[in-house]
Amino acid sequence: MCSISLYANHMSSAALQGSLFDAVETAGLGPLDAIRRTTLSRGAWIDVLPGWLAGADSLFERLVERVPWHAERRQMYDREVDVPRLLSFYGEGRTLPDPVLTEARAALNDRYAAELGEPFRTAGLCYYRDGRDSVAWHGDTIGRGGTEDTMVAILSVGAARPLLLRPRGGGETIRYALGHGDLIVMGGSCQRTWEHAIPKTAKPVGPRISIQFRPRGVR
Ligand SMILES: O=C(O)CCC(=O)C(=O)O
Ligand SMILES: [Fe+2]
Repeated sequence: MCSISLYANHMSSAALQGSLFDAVETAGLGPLDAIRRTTLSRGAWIDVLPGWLAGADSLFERLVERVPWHAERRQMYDREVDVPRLLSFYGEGRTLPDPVLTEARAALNDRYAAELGEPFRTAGLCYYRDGRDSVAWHGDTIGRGGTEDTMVAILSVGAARPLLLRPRGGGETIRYALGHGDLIVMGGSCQRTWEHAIPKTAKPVGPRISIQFRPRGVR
């Protein structure tokens, strides 16, 4: 993004359009071979691939426009509170809001379906508008994730926000700053023996969207 606006000072509009065209053309998913696995305690693991999707900031812009975002409320003791992020869920069989997400899911299935024993089918999208948006400590324990090993693959676009992970019941917290096309796959027992969170921050941060691919029934 920055390099394009720098160029703009020195280029004709035709040349600029050309470079923008190139930037769009070269956007896309890289190979998954470079993904690296970190083994956590208690049978949990994470696979991380920074910059899996090139041109992720343009996907961010498209998702902001195209996705039917909605705010949710939830019961917290005796009052209803806002869920601090916007959400959209694409259930099984629903066309994803961008073809690159369909490609991403297919690539993840090529790599993981055998190990996972089933394909990733759904996509949950979260939109963190600023540092006040967050997700509290939790595991995705609805469905298979609560009782057996599963996987949740998360592609992040827009500004990086730290995803924290810690063992349930206490232990050292690990942290990955995820944005701009980064991929993390939480696997093994990660959903039931560890928890994850995107904490609030008072620092000025740009908006981030995460796309979580999950197998049937897992939430
Ligand atoms: O935004 C993220 O990276 C995490 C979202 C998450 O944990 C969830 O929706 O279950
Ligand atoms: Fe989660």
